Amino acid sequence: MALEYKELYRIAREARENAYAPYSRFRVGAALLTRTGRVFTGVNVENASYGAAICAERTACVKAVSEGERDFTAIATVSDRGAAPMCGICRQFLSEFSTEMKVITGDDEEHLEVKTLAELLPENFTL
Ligand SMILES: O=c1ccn([C@H]2C[C@H](O)[C@@H](CO)O2)c(=O)[nH]1
Ligand SMILES: [Zn+2]
Repeated sequence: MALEYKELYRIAREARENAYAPYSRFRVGAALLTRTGRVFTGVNVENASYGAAICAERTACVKAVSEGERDFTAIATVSDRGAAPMCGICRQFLSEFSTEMKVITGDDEEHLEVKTLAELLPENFTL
């Protein structure tokens, strides 16, 4: 399993190349794994209207849901400054689909931090 996380992390790092972050210069890549074994990548996409930016994690999530996938088992993220702790909006956004999914980040693939989403966001909001 650790190997699988490393591979997911590498995919996130490669995806980071496509980040559009001219304002923050903080590029982020994400790779979201589904139970069926598909991987959806995402990057942050910023905008001249700063608040319109979307994070890499939510980009990956909306791509997956748009393609009919909602059962997520893990997500890896990495910024170009190393580990990318997921923001609160993305924690809540992803928790809609799974709180048991693993969230993987780190400065490099030999130093990955793995937590469940429930650890990162206890008591997520639900209706
Ligand atoms: O986990 C994170 C944290 C930040 N960002 C993006 C949002 C914005 O474009 C830039 C700076 O906050 O990084 C992500 O994509 N994921
Ligand atoms: Zn976010």
